[in-house]
Amino acid sequence: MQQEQRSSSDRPLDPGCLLECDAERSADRLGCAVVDFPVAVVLPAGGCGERMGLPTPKQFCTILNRPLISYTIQSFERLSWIGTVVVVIAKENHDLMLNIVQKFNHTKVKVVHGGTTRHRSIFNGLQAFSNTTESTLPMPKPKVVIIHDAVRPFVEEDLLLKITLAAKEQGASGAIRPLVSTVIATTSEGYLDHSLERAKYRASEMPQGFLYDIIFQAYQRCSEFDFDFGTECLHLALQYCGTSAKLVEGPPTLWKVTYKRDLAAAEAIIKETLSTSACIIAGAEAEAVELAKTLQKNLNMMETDVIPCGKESNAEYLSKTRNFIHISTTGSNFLGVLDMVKRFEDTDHARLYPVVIVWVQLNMTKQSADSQRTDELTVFRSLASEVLQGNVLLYGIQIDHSKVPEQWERSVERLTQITVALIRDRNAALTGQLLHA
Ligand SMILES: Nc1ccn([C@@H]2O[C@H](COP(=O)(O)OP(=O)(O)OP(=O)(O)O)[C@@H](O)[C@H]2O)c(=O)n1
Ligand SMILES: O=C(CO)[C@H](O)[C@H](O)COP(=O)(O)O
Repeated sequence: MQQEQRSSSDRPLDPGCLLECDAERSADRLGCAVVDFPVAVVLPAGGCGERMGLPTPKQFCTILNRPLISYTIQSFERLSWIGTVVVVIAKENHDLMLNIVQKFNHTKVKVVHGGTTRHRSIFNGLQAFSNTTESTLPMPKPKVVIIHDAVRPFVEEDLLLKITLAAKEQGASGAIRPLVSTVIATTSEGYLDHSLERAKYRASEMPQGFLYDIIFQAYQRCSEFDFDFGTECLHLALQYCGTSAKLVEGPPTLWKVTYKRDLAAAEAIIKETLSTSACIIAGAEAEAVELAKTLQKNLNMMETDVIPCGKESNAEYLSKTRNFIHISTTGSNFLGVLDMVKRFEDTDHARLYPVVIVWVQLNMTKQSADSQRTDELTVFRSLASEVLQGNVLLYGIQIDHSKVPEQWERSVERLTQITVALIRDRNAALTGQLLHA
């Protein structure tokens, strides 16, 4: 997927939904201050993903061990000013969806069954706010409802705020993007009829926001043809309620996962976002501290902190990053790493995103005997496979200390490259390997 060139200062938080950082928490506080009315979300997820061509509907395809739909849900759920998130799914996926809600601890989700088309699914979702069944009470009707395709996982809070506030003021609002291709009309024989002036048109994307009463009424009034062939909620609000939507330009990451290549693009975006920072933990030995500082200098494309061993369990560092580089000179002593893994289990830190730990073993003496290295590898592998169950990716890199400056520099350069590759790729198949820099 193409990324726009931007300077770091105006770079959007895309995909901002991924990591809850300090900036996001303050944006959320801002959201709470300005959104003083009830807001709910409907996520249509009842399609079968025909264009994806996979047996599993695309919303349930996994990226880094987590279904796509869970990323989308989390984009909304993390915002305190957003209430219920209604997820509309096909009846046969009910249990699958409940398992996802439970496994990823989605606390605001209400599951509703969909219809044969997207519009029918959305209307079912909206009706959940007014329907009473024998077993459930109706949910309180929101002032504004945001409608968002479940297969658009990256939604930033600032856009959601703009859409929500514009919907409250105007009755309807929607995200748009510039067209990447010109739209043309064809004749029935397959020839060019005419083309549209591209600069005048925009691609309609999601999220879209509505005063609940307006979109509900629009669906009540629309035709069977609209239900079966319509693709635009904003159009229904205009045609059936006379409400003209305020349009808001969104970032490129709003695109809809539609084809197989889009899954790869979504995975690349998530991995890129997870790789922007790291915490380097150095043992007490001077050589370990020196190596940590050199590594920090080399990893200039990431935001890094160097901290002494023992501090890595601090909530401050845990919440900042999903990447830890643990440097020790003490042979097969995994104590620091074990302590960190324990902390991840206690804090649920790795539930949503895999955490990477690169254990760097700095060899100060000549190579140990073959039998000792085999023992080390066995222990390391079994620890790595154990922690993998908890979504922690544990890799090892050995580096021999050298007093020859050029040799040492080359080794540290290799260490840097391997570390970056492991963090960026987050490849589960390479966990438990003791690589050599
Ligand atoms: N009967 C339907 C059809 C679609 N959707 C949802 O609407 C969103 C956007 O639709 P689209 O990308 O077209 O999804 P699919 O219909 O699944 O894909 P395809 O058209 O390739 O079959 C998706 O989250 C999809 O699950 C829905 O809730 N109910
Ligand atoms: O982007 C849209 C905004 O209204 C589409 O209408 C919506 O995503 C529908 O998807 P599809 O055409 O795949 O059913």
